[in-house]
Amino acid sequence: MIRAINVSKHYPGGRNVLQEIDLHLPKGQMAFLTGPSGAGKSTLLKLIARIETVSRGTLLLDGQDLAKLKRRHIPQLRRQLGIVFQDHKLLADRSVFANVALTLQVAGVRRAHIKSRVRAALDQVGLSGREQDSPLSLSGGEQQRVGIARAIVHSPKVLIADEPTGNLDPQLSSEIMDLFRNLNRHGMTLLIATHDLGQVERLDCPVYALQHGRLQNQEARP
Ligand SMILES: Nc1ncnc2c1ncn2[C@@H]1O[C@H](COP(=O)(O)OP(=O)(O)OP(=O)(O)O)[C@@H](O)[C@H]1O
Repeated sequence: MIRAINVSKHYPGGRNVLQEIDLHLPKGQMAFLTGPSGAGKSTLLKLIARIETVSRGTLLLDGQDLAKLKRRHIPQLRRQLGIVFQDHKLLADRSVFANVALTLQVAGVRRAHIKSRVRAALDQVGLSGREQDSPLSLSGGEQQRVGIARAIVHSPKVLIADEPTGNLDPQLSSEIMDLFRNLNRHGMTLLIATHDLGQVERLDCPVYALQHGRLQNQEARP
């Protein structure tokens, strides 16, 4: 589902942030991306989301070469992809419902379908009945759940998450990771960048470890 072949990335005027990355995340798998701060985790996720483009090598998402993707086809790509950020990026002046609905509105989904799909997504993350609340009235863990509902409401094939538990205590982190595990059991492919080695140990998924822009284990463990 995600395939990187000899992928390198340098930002304009900068050094190589990612070097000769080979990675294969098959459909239906959940894997972690670990590594110290600055190792290149966010950059790799940004390449997969086509927020950034590869400098060398080939990056395929569901067989599609992301470097060859025309700008006008990027929205189509993003419909296959859910993205979860550490800092939620929720709109504070809109309700929980409106935040989650936004993904579908942008994708041009008809109004009649939006309500049921937003409700289903909020139900999946355990936030039924909170539709009209303001994100500001939610705890950090609940806000992250809204971020996840927003990322899955359009039923993406692949979910990428950048430090999704970065600000959460161990109990909430476990709840969020269990939520990801559950999505994975229902067929979603997930790549999760995290510093949280306790969760990595607990969940026993394959791990891609980055160090100074290089993968330490081109074959992920286990
Ligand atoms: N837009 C950019 N322009 C230039 N350099 C950048 C840019 N974005 C990231 N970098 C550099 O690339 C390197 C990798 O950054 P990246 O954010 O991918 O690391 P990370 O592993 O996600 O770190 P963290 O765990 O702290 O989020 C860092 O040295 C960073 O300064």
